[in-house]
Order: sequence, then C-alpha cells, then structure tokens
Amino acid sequence: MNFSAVVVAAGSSTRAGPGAPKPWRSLGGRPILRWSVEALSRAGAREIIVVTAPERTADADEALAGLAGWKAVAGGATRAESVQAGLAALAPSDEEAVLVHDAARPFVTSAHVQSLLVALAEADGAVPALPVADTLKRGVDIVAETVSRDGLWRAQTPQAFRLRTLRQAYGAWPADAEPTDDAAVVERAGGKVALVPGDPLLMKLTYPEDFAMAEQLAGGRRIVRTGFGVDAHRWGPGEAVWLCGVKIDHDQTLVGHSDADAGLHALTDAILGAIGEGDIGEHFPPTDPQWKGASSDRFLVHAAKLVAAKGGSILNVDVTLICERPKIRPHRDAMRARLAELLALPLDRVSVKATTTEGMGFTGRGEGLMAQAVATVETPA
Ligand SMILES: Nc1ccn([C@@H]2O[C@H](COP(=O)(O)OP(=O)(O)OP(=O)(O)O)[C@@H](O)[C@H]2O)c(=O)n1
Ligand SMILES: C[C@](O)(CO)[C@H](O)COP(=O)(O)O
Repeated sequence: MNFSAVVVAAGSSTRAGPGAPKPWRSLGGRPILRWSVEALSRAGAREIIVVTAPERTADADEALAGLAGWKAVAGGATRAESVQAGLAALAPSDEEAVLVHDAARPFVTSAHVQSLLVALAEADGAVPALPVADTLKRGVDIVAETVSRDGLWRAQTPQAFRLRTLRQAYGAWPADAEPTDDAAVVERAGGKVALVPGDPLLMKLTYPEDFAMAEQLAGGRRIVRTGFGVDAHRWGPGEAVWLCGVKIDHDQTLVGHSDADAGLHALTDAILGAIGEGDIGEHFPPTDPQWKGASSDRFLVHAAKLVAAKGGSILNVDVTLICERPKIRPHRDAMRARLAELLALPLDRVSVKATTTEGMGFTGRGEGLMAQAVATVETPA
C-alpha cells in the first residue's frame, strides 16, 4: 500500500530538561528528527511532511541534508494542531494511507510500518500498542484506588490511517478538546482502530533520563568526562554576596564584572571543561558590557545546554567554597537546591562543601573567596 507520512516535531520539549528541543538533539551522531525521516523514507514513504516550530523550519534543511522527499511546514501550539498542519500540506490523494509519527520516537523501522499498513487494510486506523505491565493507581500523594489494567494499552506512534478518514475526523473533533493521539480522533468519529503489537523500541523520548538509554540503543559508545573549575573574587564593600545562586546577607560583597558568584563561575568552568568548550570568559567576555552585573545563573544554564546539545548529560557536580566568612553551612542546603534546579538534577547529584584555610593565604586573610568545582558528564564518544 502506498503511504505518506507526517512527522511532528514542533513540541517545546518542556519535560526533556535543558537543551535544544528534542528533534534537534543528537542521537548516535544524528539529529533525532533525522532518525524517523530516514526510517520512513527507507520504508517507502512517498512524501514526508516534517512539522516544526515556526522558527525552526529552516533548521530542517541542515538536520535532513541529503534526504529527499520531505517538506517542512510550521506546526501549532498543540500536537493536534501540528498534525493538522501536516495533513493540510500533504499532496497525495485522499485514499492514500498516512502515517502520523512523533519525531520523539526515533527507532521506527520498516517492519513497524509494514505491520501497520497490513492492519489498516481491515480497519480505519491502526496503532502500535503495548499492554500495560505495571499496576495502575489513581490518586494524588495517597492512593485513591487501584485501577484494573485489563484491556489497557499504551499507544505509540506511528499511527496509520487513510488520509480522508483522518482529515474528516479532525474536522469533526470539538474545538474545546485536545486529543492526546490521532487514533482518539478517529475513534470519536466512529472509526475502527486496530491494535497492532507495539515495540519497546518505539519509546517516546520524554524525560532527561530517556536520552542516555536511547543513546545506548542507538549503539553509540558513551564516555564519562570530568571537568575542573576554579574562580576567585576579591572582597569589597557591600551588604550581601551571591554564592552558588543564593544571596547571603554579609558585611562585604565579592567584586566582579557580573554578580561575582564564584561558586557558579567555578562550576560553569568545570562543566565547560568536561566537554572541551573552553572557559566562561570565552562564552561571556568580561569586557562585554551586557554581562555587567549579570546573574551568573545564566552562565551555568548555558553550560548545561551545551552538554545537552552534544547529546550528553551531567552526572554529578561538586563545589567547594574556600573562605573564612561567611559561614556556608547554614546556606548549603539552599545552594544545593538552587544548583539542582538550574541543572535539572536530582539533589543527591549536587554537592556543595566549604572549608577555611585556617588563616593562611588570601582567603585566610579575608582578601577574597575562592571556589573550586568538579563536574562529571557523559556524552557520546
Ligand atoms: N505543539 C506541538 C506539541 C508536540 N508536538 C510533537 O508531538 C510529539 C509528541 O509530543 P511530546 O513528546 O510530548 O513532545 P513535546 O510536546 O515537545 O514535549 P513536552 O510535552 O515535554 O513539552 C513530539 O514529537 C513533539 O515534537 C508538535 O509537533 N507540536
Ligand atoms: C501521540 C502519543 O505519542 C501517543 O502515545 C502521545 O499521546 C503524545 O504524548 P504527549 O506527551 O501528550 O504529546
């Protein structure tokens, strides 16, 4: 059976943590979007509409360079709107099959496509689905009830329909409701949707931890890298100091071009060091007036985004602040929490420690504060 495809890639990747939106991240050395488009093309798709965020349509040229038979169009605010933008752009006849697929499910194969097309011959739609294997609970904090999992399935993509069926079903879908998949739209219009055996490999990359697993499945070798960062700032007149993203009342402040948060600067350098991306001064030159008084939060988030852009993830970070005053211990938990928030890491992967130098050296004499940090990162080899 002839088929075309709509690959939706216009989501905001909110749950995926810092970094580029999922379709543009690297997996096994290729943009995630490219995996699906290549696979659908290999499976014989006559035309593939790639639906991207409006500002990203041009990025598809780079991500899909060398591939033929695709066209990028701008998506909408919801997945359903993006799917409809893709359907509107498809040229083939209404009778042709269309596969709607999430770019966030990179491991689609020709075998998946074939089993869906076979099932579609006898139905109005076909979805790959896996039986629910875990016990289901309903509740908030406390279990209100255990829900029977009999007959429940986890629907994946691609989902197959005839173009006319899907277009008409979307036309009849109520404007004030949002479907979570395309089969739901056809079901509501009275269509018969076949369940086809799903595949764990059709998993949707949703949360930060999904990417390391996907990288392993992609066969990419991953390596662990460590970076080290140091920063020091001089004490000057002031009433508060920023350390590890937390403002502490103090009878002095650290002097610097930005907010002089030596903890964040050392940690930013540690992360940049781990991925071979130079140092903070190269990314945010102290001579550039736009960084005057800047919150150092953004430097750290920038470094974390560079890690994600390489398909990597930060494993753990450890910061040591070296000063006689202020006492760090009362603020340590707040600092850890802030770093964990900025890096989207669990708390137990973030450490903040402090020490004095027992009166020795520039920190001991109270001339300045020093911070040291290490970051461990894993990336594709
Ligand atoms: N307005 C939207 C929303 C989602 N999608 C696409 O729908 C697929 C499934 O969505 P999901 O994995 O939830 O992606 P996001 O919406 O990007 O993620 P999040 O909900 O975490 O922001 C993704 O390929 C996503 O790019 C889309 O094209 N347009
Ligand atoms: C379409 C879908 O992939 C089927 O499982 C899923 O519903 C999309 O998930 P979202 O997170 O609600 O966009």
